[in-house]
Amino acid sequence: MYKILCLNKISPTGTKRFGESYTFSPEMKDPEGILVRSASMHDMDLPESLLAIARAGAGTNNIPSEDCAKKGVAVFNTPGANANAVKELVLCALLLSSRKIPAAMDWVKTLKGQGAEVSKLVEKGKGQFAGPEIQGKSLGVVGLGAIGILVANAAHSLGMEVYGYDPYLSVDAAWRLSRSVHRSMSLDEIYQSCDYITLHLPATKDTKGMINAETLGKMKEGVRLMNFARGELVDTAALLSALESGKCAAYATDFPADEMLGIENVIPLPHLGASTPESEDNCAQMAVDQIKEYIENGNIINSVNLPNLSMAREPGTRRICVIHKNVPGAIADFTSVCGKAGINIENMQSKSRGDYAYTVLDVTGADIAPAARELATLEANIRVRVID
Ligand SMILES: NC(=O)c1ccc[n+]([C@@H]2O[C@H](COP(=O)([O-])OP(=O)(O)OC[C@H]3O[C@@H](n4cnc5c(N)ncnc54)[C@H](O)[C@@H]3O)[C@@H](O)[C@H]2O)c1
Ligand SMILES: O=C(O)[C@H](O)COP(=O)(O)O
Repeated sequence: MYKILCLNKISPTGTKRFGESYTFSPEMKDPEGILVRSASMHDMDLPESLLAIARAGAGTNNIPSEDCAKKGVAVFNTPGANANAVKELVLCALLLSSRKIPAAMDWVKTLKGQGAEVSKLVEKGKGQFAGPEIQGKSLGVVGLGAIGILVANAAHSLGMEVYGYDPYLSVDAAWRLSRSVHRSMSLDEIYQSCDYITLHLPATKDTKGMINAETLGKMKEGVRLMNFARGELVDTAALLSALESGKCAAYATDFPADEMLGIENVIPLPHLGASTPESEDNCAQMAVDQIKEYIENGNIINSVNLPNLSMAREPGTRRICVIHKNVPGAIADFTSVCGKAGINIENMQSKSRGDYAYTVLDVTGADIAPAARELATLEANIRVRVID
């Protein structure tokens, strides 16, 4: 029986795919797998038993992925599975930030009890909430991945002039992007030319604090900012001062800092981007399928810390999976150990990613346990696993 620790509530549409060979629970000793959404794992002791962590969602900054790779623990996410949910909320935020809708709603509720006067008071007071249309305005989309592309395409179809910036734009992403979206070659171009800016990139050491006094200074007067990516991207003090001076007309975010709450022109949401039944189901299904595929067959799909590698099982073979350092001679060592032990390699694949590599060997022949033990002693090898 495989044991899965669930650190967050995961949609049953996903967990029911585990079947009878798995048990899962929020409390689990010595799990082979962990399912997680946004719970922080940085201070957690990872058990020796752990083979894989699956993030039911996109951002993995709550997981110590590099440390996991060093320990031979695969980390997966579910690319694109919640992108439509976030796109819809960002479109909502564009309109909320433009037309002063939250403030207008709060104000109109204060008229409760004024009876027949309400309609007159509404007409008299509405002028304070006038705000621009988005049609014909420019939108800068920073990060053209699963979400950024959907937002860019949808905003274009709503009549916005869309500029996108992503220095690592993949060929696949470029195909999915509307040809009407202008490609900006620098962030400064976005900052200087856009009425609205929306962030759709991960929080990393390079992107933390990218919205700061200097970059806000480059933006247009009255810019409206959307941050549905991560709070760490924005320097709170600099943003508050831009809101106070009017440089920034509105800030809509899924990741409000304490200091932002109650500030006029901040539209704070409680990290709702992926909270739709559709996206929770999608993410859970992908996460469960990927962790099962790794536990049962050693195939790596959508990993963020190890190379992706999928190899069909060769009938009548046993599988040796090795996570190892990406160094010369590693594969020669595997073939030599197998050869000496009388093990025949029927099929094999190896892939590398940065400092790490992953090799899968489907083998027949002598008892493979002693060879697997010998492989585990080799300096380059981080984790060796035999799957029957
Ligand atoms: N609010 C929510 O509930 C919610 C939901 C999903 C994702 N997110 C956040 O949104 C982020 C994006 O999600 P996604 O699914 O589109 O991920 P993704 O991996 O598909 O796209 C991220 C894109 O950012 C680009 N990028 C990386 N560094 C960049 C940089 N310095 N400048 C410009 N672009 C850069 C990448 O090339 C990639 O195309 C996630 O990392 C996560 O933090 C939030
Ligand atoms: O990165 C993500 O996928 C989002 O931030 C969603 O997080 P959640 O699964 O905790 O809602």
